[in-house]
Amino acid sequence: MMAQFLEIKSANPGLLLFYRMGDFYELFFEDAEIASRALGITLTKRGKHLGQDIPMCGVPVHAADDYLQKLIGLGHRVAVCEQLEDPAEAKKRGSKSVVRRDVTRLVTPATITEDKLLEPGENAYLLALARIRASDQMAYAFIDISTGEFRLGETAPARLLPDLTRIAPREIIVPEALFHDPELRPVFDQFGRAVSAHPAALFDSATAGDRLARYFGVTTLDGFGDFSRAELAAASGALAYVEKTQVSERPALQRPQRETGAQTLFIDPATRTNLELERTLSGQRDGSLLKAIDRTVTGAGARLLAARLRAPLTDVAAIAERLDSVSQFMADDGLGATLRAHLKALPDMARALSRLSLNRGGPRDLAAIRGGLAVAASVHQVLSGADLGAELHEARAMLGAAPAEVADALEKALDDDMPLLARDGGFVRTGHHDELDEMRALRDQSRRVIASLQADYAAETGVKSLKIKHNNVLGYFIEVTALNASALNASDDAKARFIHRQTMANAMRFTTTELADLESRIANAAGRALEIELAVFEQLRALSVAHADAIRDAAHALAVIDVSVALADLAASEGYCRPVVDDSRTFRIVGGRHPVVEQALRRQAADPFVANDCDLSPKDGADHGALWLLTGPNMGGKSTFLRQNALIAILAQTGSFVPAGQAHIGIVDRLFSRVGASDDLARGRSTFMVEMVETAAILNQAGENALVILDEIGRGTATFDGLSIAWAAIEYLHEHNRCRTLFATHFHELTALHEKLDRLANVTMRVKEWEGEVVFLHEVGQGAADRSYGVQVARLAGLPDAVVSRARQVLDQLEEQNRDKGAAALIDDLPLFSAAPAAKQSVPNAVRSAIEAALDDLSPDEMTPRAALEALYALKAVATKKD
Ligand SMILES: Nc1ncnc2c1ncn2[C@@H]1O[C@H](COP(=O)(O)OP(=O)(O)OP(=O)(O)O)[C@@H](O)[C@H]1O
Repeated sequence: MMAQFLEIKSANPGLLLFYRMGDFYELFFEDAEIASRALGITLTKRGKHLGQDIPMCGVPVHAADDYLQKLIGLGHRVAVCEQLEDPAEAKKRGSKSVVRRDVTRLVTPATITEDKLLEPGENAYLLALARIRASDQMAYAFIDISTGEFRLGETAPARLLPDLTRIAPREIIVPEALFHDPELRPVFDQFGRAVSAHPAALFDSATAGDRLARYFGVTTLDGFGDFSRAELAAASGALAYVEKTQVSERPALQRPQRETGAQTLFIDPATRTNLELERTLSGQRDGSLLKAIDRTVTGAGARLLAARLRAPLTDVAAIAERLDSVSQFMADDGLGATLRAHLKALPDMARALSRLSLNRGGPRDLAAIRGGLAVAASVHQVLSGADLGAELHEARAMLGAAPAEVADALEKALDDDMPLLARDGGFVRTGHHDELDEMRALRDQSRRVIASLQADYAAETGVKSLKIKHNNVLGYFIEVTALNASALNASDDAKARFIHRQTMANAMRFTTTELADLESRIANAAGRALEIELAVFEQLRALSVAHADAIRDAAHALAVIDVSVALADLAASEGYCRPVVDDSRTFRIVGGRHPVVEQALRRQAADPFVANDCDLSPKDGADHGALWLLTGPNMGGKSTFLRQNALIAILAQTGSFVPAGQAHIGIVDRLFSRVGASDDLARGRSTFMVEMVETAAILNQAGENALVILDEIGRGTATFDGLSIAWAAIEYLHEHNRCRTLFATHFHELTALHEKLDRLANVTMRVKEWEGEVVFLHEVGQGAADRSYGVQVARLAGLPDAVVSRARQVLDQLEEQNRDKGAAALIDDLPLFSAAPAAKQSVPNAVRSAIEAALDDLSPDEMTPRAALEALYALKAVATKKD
């Protein structure tokens, strides 16, 4: 047996092997050690290998799903190895022969389909990467096998991390060469165990087209769109992995759809994390933007909303279509409520369909499709006749195209209560299949006949306690106590009628020809009934899978409706407005709020959130947006204000209403933020280093249509270094990037910059001072703060009184010393950033004076061209000599 184990194990490297032994899956060697630690189960020993004890642990088959879930959650991949024959059959080959076993499925984080192992509102993407060296192309393809979604697109080393964080795959598979490429290593390191290397053959672009065509049963990919070689290679890698993990089954996948970077708002990874879009910095869903806005009532709706939030759009028309859908339900909330009532009953059709297509589904999955199609029909009915915008119109059309044939067949065939497994039978409705009804009647009737037979035999033999019983060894038999046995075996007549089967300590068992006949009729009827049910199951399964595309479209349409109704509900209850989104560079928010903080304050029954305006639009006649320099006290609400404006832009481009009185947003193509402090010690970066890396990314990448929010740049280092960096960054943003920018700072010296930079405006968080206390108004107003009230805030935080009063003394002295040396002077002394000479062009003073002296001696008007050339050579010689 160990030989078999080792052979299967070596064919599945990198996977934990669940080796079936009777009612247990057992793990051996290192697998056992890893699993026992991860699952908290006992590690024992079983036999020896090469003279050493073999470590072993096991999990019962009936509880395997829970254990698998835990292992997958920790990022492990598992190969499930089943017994492929009955142990009795193996015995026939000889007493020592081993039961045939093989791996029937690989369970990996992104290739699971069991409801228990999946989060209803989250996608479980598998992503494959490929690179074509010759043309320097790189592409990704990702699949959610639990829903059939399949997308691909091009990427590049610099864009890889943003793309991967956007898609957030559970598993990433890459060719060996890419895996070991030092340039990409830091990106892969961020995803840890989720990334695995695979042989290059999986990603072979030469055979990729064939693999795709074969999978989708087409002869040419022409109808799929125009894919690059790298995209094909990535798609082939993803498909090959799916085929490998599912062993013999094929999930019903959608045809691959292409994504292009230009369609979506680029959000860099740091911004994505800092803005806490899907999770907070500490990894919780509570407190994230998604959690605050998610009012969907279906799993598919929740997944769609998350996917949209992950990739807001940049296309004005597409955004308007989504907003129209929300407006529609805002205008008619009765319609939304009716639809919601239907949607609440919606099962997860896409996932049920995927399990059915993988032959892993049961009657409940068929029932889910039946239920889903019924909801589709009633939602279609509710929407019929309504005057709908483009997106909802299309959704209604998809619902109209839901396969009535499948709905009908399932409705007619399936009973109300469903067993978990098809082999348990009992899910086909009475009246659906004549022979099945007949067999069931026979089976049930025969059971009744047995009951009357028992009464007959009791009367005939005079043994009142005579019973007809059943067990798996004897089937049906008559049982009497040992004392009563003589009534059945004393006479020859009786012996001929009651055939002796078994003698027990206190009882004797008999059968009769009548009973044996009935027995075989019952067994046959039950067996035949199950056979028919399984055939019905298979036919319904095949019918559903054959209509996979239409069913999936209907499921998608319902998700779109769920999201639109949910966003309308959110907008109505939270007082959100419809943003105007266009191709300008406007950014004007009136009465904007932070969607998450606002709800949190309400929950805590604290003071209500103070709404604030923000206007970064180009000023009259200007082409480019403004830069707001925000100062104000600690705890004044600067970070909240910065984030809320970024979140409003994201929500607007997602197609949601926004927390504001009015909002007009010119499409933002890239969103950057540098907020909050965190270090990245795992990558050897201090807090300040992280801050600088992120700032560098912004200054290097932000274009004219970007939105940038920067919070306290330069605070992580010495004051003057920090101030200088912040100063230079603002000038660069204003003169070079020229994008809409919000910049919060405690360096009040920076406010002097507005004298030089015409698109820079100073704004401040207002406070009131009252009897030495500071009161935060959370209001953004024009002007600049003159102090940070840091000491007051420290006092509020509970610093000891002695420390607070000493800090006050020190502060007074420092302020006294600094009074006359304000940075305002710098404004006149320093030329503007763009005009300042670049450092590498500067010439040392000594050289400058030598050259200046030489220049003074020249009078160009009197020089011949030749003399001028000689003078030039001479000047050059001076410069190089002093270098
Ligand atoms: N507009 C607002 N209305 C009501 N409360 C607010 C508002 N903005 C912020 N707050 C409250 O003030 C707290 C502090 O806000 P925030 O962290 O934005 O201040 P900050 O100015 O960035 O502080 P620091 O400079 O210390 O980082 C928030 O946790 C929130 O509870």
